[in-house]
Amino acid sequence: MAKGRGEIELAGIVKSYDGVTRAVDGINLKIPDGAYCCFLGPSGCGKTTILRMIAGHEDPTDGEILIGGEDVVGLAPVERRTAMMFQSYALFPHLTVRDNIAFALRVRGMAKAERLKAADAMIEKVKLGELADRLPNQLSGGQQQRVALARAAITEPRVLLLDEPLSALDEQLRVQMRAELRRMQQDLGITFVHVTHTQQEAIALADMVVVMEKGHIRQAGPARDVYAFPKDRYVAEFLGGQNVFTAKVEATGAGEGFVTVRPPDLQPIRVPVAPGRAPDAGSLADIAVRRDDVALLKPSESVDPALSTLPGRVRALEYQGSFVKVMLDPVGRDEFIAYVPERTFFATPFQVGDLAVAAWQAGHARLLA
Ligand SMILES: Nc1ncnc2c1ncn2[C@@H]1O[C@H](COP(=O)(O)OP(=O)(O)OP(=O)(O)O)[C@@H](O)[C@H]1O
Repeated sequence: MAKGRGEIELAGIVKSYDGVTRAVDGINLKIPDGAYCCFLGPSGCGKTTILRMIAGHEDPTDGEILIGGEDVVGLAPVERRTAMMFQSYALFPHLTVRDNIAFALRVRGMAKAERLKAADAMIEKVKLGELADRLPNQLSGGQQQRVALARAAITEPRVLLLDEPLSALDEQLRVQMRAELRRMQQDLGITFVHVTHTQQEAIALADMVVVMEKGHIRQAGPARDVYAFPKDRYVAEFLGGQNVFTAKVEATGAGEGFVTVRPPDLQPIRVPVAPGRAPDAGSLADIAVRRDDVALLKPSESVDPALSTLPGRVRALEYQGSFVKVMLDPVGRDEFIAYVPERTFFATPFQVGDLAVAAWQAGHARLLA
């Protein structure tokens, strides 16, 4: 397949259902050829609508959809060379695995011998060899998913669209199938667009994560960018793993690369800021500090001046195996949590009710938009 054929470009995409409500409200995005892209967002944010418009099951109210540089609005899915894998898998219950996989080729008029040969090659690729003669109800959920994926992939689409493909599986299988989806995407070498409301799923799978809210893109980029460098409170809270609190800007520290902010009822702390980006003194700013960047000190311990600190009482503890989740007094209205590596925690443990000092490298905090 020629390079670049699976690149997707969404330009000014709008979808309104009743002429008023905009399920999708002006989306601009380029998904590179061969990328694994995850749309992530809460229920109703427009993820499925975008997927259906790329697939060709729905037309945008406005805007252009280009696949491989070609405007595909108005073209049927077959003409776009897209394939969709649904939540329910939609396998034919009376057809064997092999016949389910070969079915799409039958619809396209391929001769029987030829399509069974293609189906067997695909069965080999997705490691379903021993199950080829079984019916769907004789398969596990994970195996059914593999058949559904093989059935979508056999038409050699340039883009494969997956709507919550893992939601029907239990937790353990979900993690296993996640790795398998990634492996299959790499084997097939085509663009995958996957819709999910699960943050772990998106960051584990995707080359590109697109975080959505109410028909808009809030942030799009590599998984690590959206997780470690969220732009705003919404993205930070949706991706998780961060403390986000509001603080008042006290001094903008011109030229020093830091601003000084004061969280409610607490001492000021320093937060790095890019040149020319300092908010006005007196304004309110949202600050993010990763939970796993926060260390807990005893109130009597001396503090390295490179650290920012917030004193607080331990409200609750949760053992998580590799770390301990320590909930401290909230900062204003926002909860404040430290993820302390379990060995570190148990070397000098804290009890609920103890006073503690949360500390982090000043340079690791982030000023959000
Ligand atoms: N056929 C339709 N007619 C009217 N409104 C619709 C239609 N399909 C979707 N919507 C509305 O558009 C919005 C976006 O829906 P969409 O299914 O794209 O969201 P989603 O992010 O995929 O949510 P979920 O995770 O629950 O599937 C919702 O408010 C939904 O009610």
